[in-house]
Amino acid sequence: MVENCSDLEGFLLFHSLGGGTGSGLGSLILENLVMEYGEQTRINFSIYPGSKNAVSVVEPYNTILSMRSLIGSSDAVVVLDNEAVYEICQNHLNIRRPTFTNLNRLISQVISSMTASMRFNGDLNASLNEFKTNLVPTQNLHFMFPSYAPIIPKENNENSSDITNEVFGQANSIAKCDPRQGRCLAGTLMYRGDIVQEEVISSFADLRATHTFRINDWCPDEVKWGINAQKALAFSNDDIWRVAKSACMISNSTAIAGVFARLNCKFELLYAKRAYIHWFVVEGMESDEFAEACESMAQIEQEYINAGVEA
Ligand SMILES: Nc1nc2c(ncn2[C@@H]2O[C@H](COP(=O)(O)OP(=O)(O)OP(=O)(O)O)[C@@H](O)[C@H]2O)c(=O)[nH]1
Repeated sequence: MVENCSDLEGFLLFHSLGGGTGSGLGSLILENLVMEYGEQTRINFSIYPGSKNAVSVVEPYNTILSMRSLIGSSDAVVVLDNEAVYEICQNHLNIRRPTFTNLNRLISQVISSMTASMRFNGDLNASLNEFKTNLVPTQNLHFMFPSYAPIIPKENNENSSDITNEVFGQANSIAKCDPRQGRCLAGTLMYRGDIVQEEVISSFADLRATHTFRINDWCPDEVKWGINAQKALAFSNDDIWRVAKSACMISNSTAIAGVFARLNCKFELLYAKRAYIHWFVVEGMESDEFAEACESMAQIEQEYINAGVEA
């Protein structure tokens, strides 16, 4: 397939981190892509494990081990956090016990919004390269924090919504952390559908005036926004109401350190007892690899914390 491309731009990789295949094979594929096609952009859509739908006790190990290759080999990782998506399904969409199908429907809206500008004519992030260049200020800080609005349950279609305000709030975050606690290093806000440009400009000005989000101090205009006329689709059996306008924010926010702290904590609880390590060693892993993965994870968490400190 790659050989048949006339102008290959890059690769989008979809995987979860909690299981063996998504984390192990996913990392292997990513590392092989670096060797074979190092020049091309690699963007990962990675599902981070949540506590409510964990399928294995070793999910914290699988996640931290694969983070090492995501840090070293991916150009940008979109963090899709099952912990956050599960809560959104419960709290916004009134689904008492969300299934993977419910989670995936919401996640697919985020991915679809993100790739809309590559699939339909629009004015922002028309290529993977632009996406990477705009959002990644320094090499390691390439973990993207998505949020989406509106998230209106199907049975409540009268609900009106200020999508610009919502997309900056914690309740609509697809990663379990509070964007207002962090600093936005770079961001892309992608609107879809029937959007009035003047409304966006005035909502944005309000947000800035009320300091709803904090931007970095070296490039304060770093949130780019664009409109794509193609509105988001929803299927007849979808959980979200089909809307005329929506917004998806992909930000490189230092708040993501909160997700890493949660994962680190789970890893360390198991690793302190060296619990379940023998299952990995039997498969050929060295026990040193755990310590190294733990170290690079702590390092990336700290890098994000440092980036959030005011100059
Ligand atoms: N959002 C979402 N998460 C999923 C889905 N399926 C699995 N997960 C999560 O992904 C992680 C790994 O799930 P697995 O299905 O075991 O992953 P795998 O990569 O196939 O790994 P092995 O089964 O160990 O080979 C867990 O944290 C699950 O909760 C899905 O359809 N949607």
